[in-house]
Amino acid sequence: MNSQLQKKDSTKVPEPTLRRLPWYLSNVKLLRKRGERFVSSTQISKEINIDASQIAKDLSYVNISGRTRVGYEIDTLIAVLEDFLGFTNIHKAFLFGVGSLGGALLRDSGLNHFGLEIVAAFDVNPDLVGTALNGIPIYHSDDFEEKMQAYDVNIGVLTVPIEIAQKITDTMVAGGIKAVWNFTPFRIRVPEDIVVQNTSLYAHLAVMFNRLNFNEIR
Ligand SMILES: NC(=O)c1ccc[n+]([C@@H]2O[C@H](COP(=O)([O-])OP(=O)(O)OC[C@H]3O[C@@H](n4cnc5c(N)ncnc54)[C@H](O)[C@@H]3O)[C@@H](O)[C@H]2O)c1
Repeated sequence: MNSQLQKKDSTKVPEPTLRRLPWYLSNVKLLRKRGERFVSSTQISKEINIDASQIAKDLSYVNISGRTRVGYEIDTLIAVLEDFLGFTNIHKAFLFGVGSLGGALLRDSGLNHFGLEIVAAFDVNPDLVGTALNGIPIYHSDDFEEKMQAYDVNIGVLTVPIEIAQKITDTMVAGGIKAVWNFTPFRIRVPEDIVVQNTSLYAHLAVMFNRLNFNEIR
């Protein structure tokens, strides 16, 4: 299969599958820590409470085959999943807005394990500019274009106040950023070829509260 076709194939993976695969990966890693060498979809299913048939279907998008009754070889499954999800390549990113959320992301070493390395951050607060957090330098936002030349970065993490979300996005895109991980509640607009991933902790919270209320009145 030529690379063009492979690329086309991998874009067909449904988003819910892509969201579940990292879950499988974390849980399979846990099983490996417990000394297991093989894992079946039924076993994963017990661990994370997702239908075994759904897991098998999700894993069918990944280039791995299981053995009847024994299941998947854990080391291979981990390696293949990490590669498929792009976690083995480190993707370099800039972060804009080193406030309470941006600061927490800079401190989170977990991002590295999932293939994201924030190499520098930008803010306008004079108390922050020129300092470093968790070894990550913080520059003034005005220096962004210059730093784009110095670092090989194509991802921008957006954790600025909502009022300037669009303005900072426009700056990032003009400077050559190709994907924006948007934590602001603002629905940013970007050209067609730019990837946007909106992430909100609060959206999950709303679901949790709703389910909690539902359980309490049952
Ligand atoms: N997605 C989520 O789950 C989630 C959770 C918390 C906060 N948020 C959102 O994240 C954003 C940041 O929230 P916070 O609580 O960290 O706010 P914050 O006020 O603590 O931090 C904002 C930071 O942005 C900086 N900033 C201001 N103008 C800037 C510019 N031009 N360039 C670069 N940096 C600039 C400020 O100096 C400050 O350090 C908000 O939009 C908030 O709504 C989202």
